[in-house]
Amino acid sequence: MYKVGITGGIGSGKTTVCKVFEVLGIPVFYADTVAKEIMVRDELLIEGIKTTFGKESYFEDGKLNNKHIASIVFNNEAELAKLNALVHPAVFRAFDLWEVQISAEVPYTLKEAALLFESESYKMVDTTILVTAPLQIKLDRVVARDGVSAEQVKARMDKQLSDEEKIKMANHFIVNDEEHSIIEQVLALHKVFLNTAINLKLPQ
Ligand SMILES: CC(C)(COP(=O)(O)OP(=O)(O)OC[C@H]1O[C@@H](n2cnc3c(N)ncnc32)[C@H](O)[C@@H]1O)[C@@H](O)C(=O)NCCC(=O)NCCS
Ligand SMILES: Nc1ncnc2c1ncn2[C@@H]1O[C@H](COP(=O)(O)OP(=O)(O)OP(=O)(O)O)[C@@H](O)[C@H]1O
Repeated sequence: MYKVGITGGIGSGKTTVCKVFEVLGIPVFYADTVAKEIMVRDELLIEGIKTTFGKESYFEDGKLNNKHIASIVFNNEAELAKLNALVHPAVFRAFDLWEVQISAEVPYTLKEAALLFESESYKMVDTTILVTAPLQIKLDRVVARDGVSAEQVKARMDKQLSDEEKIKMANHFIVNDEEHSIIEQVLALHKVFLNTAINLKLPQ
């Protein structure tokens, strides 16, 4: 199966872009969402998180205390590295399991991951898309969506590769600002991926 990775900085709109691909029938693996699911389901991982970040990492009902963990890891590089080392291998395994159950009729799949390049999971896909947007638009979107401060959003941005660095690594680009239409850009890329996937299936 032809695999496309899609990433973008916080608030760039990668999830919004993925919803358009889903409308076209393309299955999307949302790494951030799966990470959250695994973090409340995988007993070994839960123990590891409690040992590393304290029992208060979970509420009594078993829900993840996102704010507690975020307050530790987004203020300390070493602590973030510990969280990533605990969570990312489990997400990679989940992606492999997800990919094998996709029907052979599907032309290609998408893997949406905030840290596609940082976590090196781009090595698990065939090509990549980077979604970009101007800094102020990204800040405004996340502040409005999550009710957090611009400083909190900036603290997360600082923990991700810059767009300049990601532009060097990505194969395809979607600009999600106020002037460009996401739908047109998605349709153009969809055509490219369909052609590539068809060519890969043809006898050589
Ligand atoms: C720290 C946690 C609990 C904070 O939860 P919260 O609900 O506030 O944020 P959420 O998960 O929705 O992430 C929102 C955005 O934050 C950024 N972000 C999340 N995790 C990370 C990370 N490890 N490094 C840098 N940025 C990150 C991304 O842009 C992401 O899209 C959560 O983000 C988490 O468990 N992160 C570790 C898992 C992970 O690395 N996920 C991202 C890729 S799989
Ligand atoms: N083109 C757009 N026009 C208006 N609002 C948008 C646009 N693109 C995204 N948004 C809004 O901006 C917010 C952030 O978008 P989205 O959640 O898709 O970003 P993301 O890159 O997945 O963010 P994160 O890294 O935090 O998961 C959402 O509330 C979304 O509805």
